Amino acid sequence: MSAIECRNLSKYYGDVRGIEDVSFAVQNGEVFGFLGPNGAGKTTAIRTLLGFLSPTSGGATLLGNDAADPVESRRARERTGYLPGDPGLDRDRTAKAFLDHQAALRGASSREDLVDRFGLDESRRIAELSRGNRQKVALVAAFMHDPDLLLLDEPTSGLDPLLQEEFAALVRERVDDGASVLLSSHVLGEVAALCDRVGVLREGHLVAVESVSDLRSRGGKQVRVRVAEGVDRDDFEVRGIMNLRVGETVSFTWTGEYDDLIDLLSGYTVLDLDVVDAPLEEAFMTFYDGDVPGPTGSGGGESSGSDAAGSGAVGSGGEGR
Ligand SMILES: Nc1ncnc2c1ncn2[C@@H]1O[C@H](COP(=O)(O)OP(=O)(O)OP(=O)(O)O)[C@@H](O)[C@H]1O
Repeated sequence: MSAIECRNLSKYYGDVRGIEDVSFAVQNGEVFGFLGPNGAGKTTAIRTLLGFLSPTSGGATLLGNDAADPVESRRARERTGYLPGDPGLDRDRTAKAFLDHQAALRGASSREDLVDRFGLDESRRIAELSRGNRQKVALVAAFMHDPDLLLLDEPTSGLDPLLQEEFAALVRERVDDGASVLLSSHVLGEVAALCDRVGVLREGHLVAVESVSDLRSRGGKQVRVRVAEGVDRDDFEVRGIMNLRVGETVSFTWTGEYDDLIDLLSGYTVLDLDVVDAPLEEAFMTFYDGDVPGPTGSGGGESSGSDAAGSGAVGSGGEGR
């Protein structure tokens, strides 16, 4: 049994499409990332899976429970940690009062450890907390009952880099202990660092599901080479080479086999050679070029995420909401 199974799930808000015909599964012990720009449908998908929104069509199970059945959905939620994208915490309560309430509902075996780990001052009123500190409260609430499944909507939004690292370590520990995770992000680096597979959402459609390692290998290698002789550009205008720049050094993205690259360079005296993984953004951007692909694609949509290559974020939203 998968931790999450989602079959042809659609959710419309009246005439407005939230998600359409989304199918995927999250395996037990897997970290699956939803990646997409603002408005792609990440939050809609997560809230529909949790039973907070009723699907327009299709269905889903969480830990074997039908998401559209109120009793089964509640049963699934007891074993699930949910971090909302925009935690609607009661601003007049202290963090302690909020966490006490959550603890009474679902338990809190790891609360003390998490409060220490994230350096949370529970005595403060939520209204007085900074955005990052509010996010810490929501994180403690999502993880403190040691859930089997975690649904995390933009979990590191508002956290500083050190706490982002702490969060990543926590996710890995929980997965080692057998938990499964679905997280959403529009920050590619976060998804690449944490997830086994990534589902790319665009305009409500799941346009691709790929393992992060496949995505990396599809991105090719970035090659920089310095040779003794003058370079004939034509030598490098060959299949497998993209983004060719010829100057004092020759640099390009190589998507072919290593042996062919070695053949290509064998006509020169190589003085210096540097081969590294191409940035993941390059492979990723192929999902955002052109129309929405696939049988359910609406086509003709605007191309989102045009700044992703530069910022590591998808779409114009940057790192926050
Ligand atoms: N309550 C709502 N009523 C009407 N339309 C909605 C509602 N919530 C979301 N939508 C629409 O559904 C689509 C998907 O939105 P959703 O919030 O799921 O995207 P998202 O990927 O989570 O975006 P973000 O990264 O900005 O949080 C958008 O077009 C949005 O305007």
